[in-house]
Amino acid sequence: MSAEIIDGKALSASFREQIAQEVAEFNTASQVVPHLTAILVGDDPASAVYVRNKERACEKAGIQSTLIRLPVETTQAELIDLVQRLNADSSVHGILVQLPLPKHINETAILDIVNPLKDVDAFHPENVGLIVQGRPRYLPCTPYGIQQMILSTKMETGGKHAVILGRSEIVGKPMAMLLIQRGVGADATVTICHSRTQNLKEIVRSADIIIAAIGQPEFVTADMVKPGAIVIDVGINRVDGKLVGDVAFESVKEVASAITPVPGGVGPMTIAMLLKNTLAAARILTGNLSN
Ligand SMILES: NC(=O)C1=CN([C@@H]2O[C@H](COP(=O)(O)OP(=O)(O)OC[C@H]3O[C@@H](n4cnc5c(N)ncnc54)[C@H](OP(=O)(O)O)[C@@H]3O)[C@@H](O)[C@H]2O)C=CC1
Ligand SMILES: Nc1nc(=O)c2c([nH]1)NC[C@@H]1CN(c3ccc(C(=O)N[C@@H](CCC(=O)O)C(=O)O)cc3)C=[N+]21
Repeated sequence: MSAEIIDGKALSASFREQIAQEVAEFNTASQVVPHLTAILVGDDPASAVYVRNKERACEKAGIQSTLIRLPVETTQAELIDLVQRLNADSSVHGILVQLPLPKHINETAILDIVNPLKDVDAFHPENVGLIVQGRPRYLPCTPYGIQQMILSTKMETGGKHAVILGRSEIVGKPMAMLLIQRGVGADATVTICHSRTQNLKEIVRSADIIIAAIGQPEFVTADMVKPGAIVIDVGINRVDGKLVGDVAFESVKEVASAITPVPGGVGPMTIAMLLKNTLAAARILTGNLSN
């Protein structure tokens, strides 16, 4: 039997519709338009896809979006100066620094100076700490979107074995944190695999939920998937001009009970959660918490 295809595009659209309504209500009550500013240094291909799609999504949801494109030669000092200006600009509620940054810039040095209240990616150590302690201010967009996709399958996550491939600060690590929290869509037993993991295939084969975020095209194959598992594909790889994920979709969908496609899966959900966080930031920064 073929797996349920989790339609990230449709799920994202329904979230965005709800967010647009909340943005309109917030605007009526406060006269404030939520405003997201993204900074893109250089031309990372996955970031290019992201900025294009999120600009459109912001516009449709009534959120103002500004993209600051900087050349790859931008210095760390210039970037620090820009972030400080955005921190001080009360018309900006969300600041998103596109990753990866060019090699000559220390990512941590930049992410650490973003005002934590404007940190809609939830990368600042204060926000990461709040997540780890189970009292998040903002939830990290990609893991948050993935949790919503898993919830949409109605599969019980409590007590299930979730195996995450990849230990990045943006996906792997925060995903593990969300899945081990107490509560709905969580309470899982989590294993994180990375490039030093031994017996990776065996570990993945024991998973009820597989989350692939390694950036290796079609790495997860059908022989690594337990029949009935849920498979979430985070990978955005460009192969011969086409987007492919980290999962061999065609064969894995014959074994899994539910699977996310690429494109049309996790990517659109990341954007919906970013909009949600931008509205939350505007509420927090303007003190309009009730609308
Ligand atoms: N759809 C979306 O919304 C998003 C998609 N992405 C995509 O997800 C993918 C992962 O990105 P990101 O989370 O930033 O991770 P990174 O690219 O920063 O890191 C990759 C991780 O995968 C591990 N890894 C790489 N190769 C292997 C392997 N063969 N076996 C086991 N582990 C391996 C690495 O291990 P080690 O630490 O040991 O090096 C590392 O932890 C990319 O394709 C990216 O474009 C990312 C963010 C959002
Ligand atoms: N600070 C930061 N935060 C991020 O969340 C972040 C980042 N940097 N750097 C790059 C990665 C990658 N990422 C994507 C999000 C959505 C799509 C997306 O919309 N994908 C569509 C693509 C459709 C298409 O246009 O072909 C889809 O999968 O259907 C892709 C990639 C976020 N990232």
